[in-house]
Amino acid sequence: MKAMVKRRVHVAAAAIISDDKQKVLIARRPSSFDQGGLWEFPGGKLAPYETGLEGLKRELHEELGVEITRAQPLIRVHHEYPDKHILLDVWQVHAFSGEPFGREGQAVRWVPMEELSGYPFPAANLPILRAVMLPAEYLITAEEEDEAVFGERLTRALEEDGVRLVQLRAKSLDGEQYLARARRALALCREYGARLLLNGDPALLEQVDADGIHLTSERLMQLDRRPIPAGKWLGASTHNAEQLEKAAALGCDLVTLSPLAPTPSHPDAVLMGWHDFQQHVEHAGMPVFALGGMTRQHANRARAVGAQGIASIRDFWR
Ligand SMILES: Nc1nc2c([nH]c(=O)n2[C@@H]2O[C@H](COP(=O)(O)OP(=O)(O)OP(=O)(O)O)[C@@H](O)[C@H]2O)c(=O)[nH]1
Ligand SMILES: [Mg+2]
Repeated sequence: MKAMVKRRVHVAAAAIISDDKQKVLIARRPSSFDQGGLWEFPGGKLAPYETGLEGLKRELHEELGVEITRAQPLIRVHHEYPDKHILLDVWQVHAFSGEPFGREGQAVRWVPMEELSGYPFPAANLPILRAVMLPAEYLITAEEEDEAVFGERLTRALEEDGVRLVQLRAKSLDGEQYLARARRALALCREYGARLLLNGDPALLEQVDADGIHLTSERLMQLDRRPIPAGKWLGASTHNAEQLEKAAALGCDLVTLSPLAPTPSHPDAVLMGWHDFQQHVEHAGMPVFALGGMTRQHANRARAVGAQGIASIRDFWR
């Protein structure tokens, strides 16, 4: 049988963030449309010769009556629908003028981030929902012998840097010590509304009710199904296409991809470079954090090549 060539559709869509950064604007597709009744991020198909941002500006004007004044790439998602291949080019809109309303008769609603998963979206939207809910910075804790110093440094990062996603990485602690530190870290993260992922065995969640698990690439490759429930966040460390594919197959919610640049913790690693990084991210289908020598100064660069943001030990641990 001759393989059918699917239609390719390039769609620009917006996650419009409220001024207080707590809510995002979604719209319901009119029931007469393809995927009618489902919620979506406003946007639509690009016209020939339009860039993503040009198309997005036009669509938001047509659909909502607003003009974008500040936007940043958030995530690109390729998805195979039965009849078409779709590229969703999603932008985070931080500022706009005008008061959004459904110019095409569609319902429009500001929704608190934590309620987003209660709305039915098209199948392609899962990675977008994750990206919208995650911050652009991922703190990985340093090896730290002293519990008090650990607490001070984590508190400083939460308070002064506004970190909202933390991975507790502590290879030098044994089981009981790790659990004690995890409980302390969780209490601090809760105080600041930050999420905590434990780097270790997924069974750790039975002892500490953290927000999720971050898998080492080694642990990732040994698994054949998602080890934690859907309500928890699953992260993984990746370094190549094979590991990224595995992470996607397991339903990971986010990954780090490294190493971009040399670091004291991994001095001999073979570096990836931004070009390879971008190629990997394009088809990852998950939020990807750039890791390895990254600081917040690299954040815009990382976003420009499709990443969620940067992950770092050094930049946050002082
Ligand atoms: N805007 C938008 N489209 C999405 C999302 N998720 C998703 O799968 N899609 C799909 O992407 C395509 C977007 O097309 P659209 O109907 O919005 O296009 P449009 O605004 O240009 O209108 P048109 O129907 O007149 O061409 C649809 O097939 C839709 O199902 C999303 O979150 N936002
Ligand atoms: Mg549309």
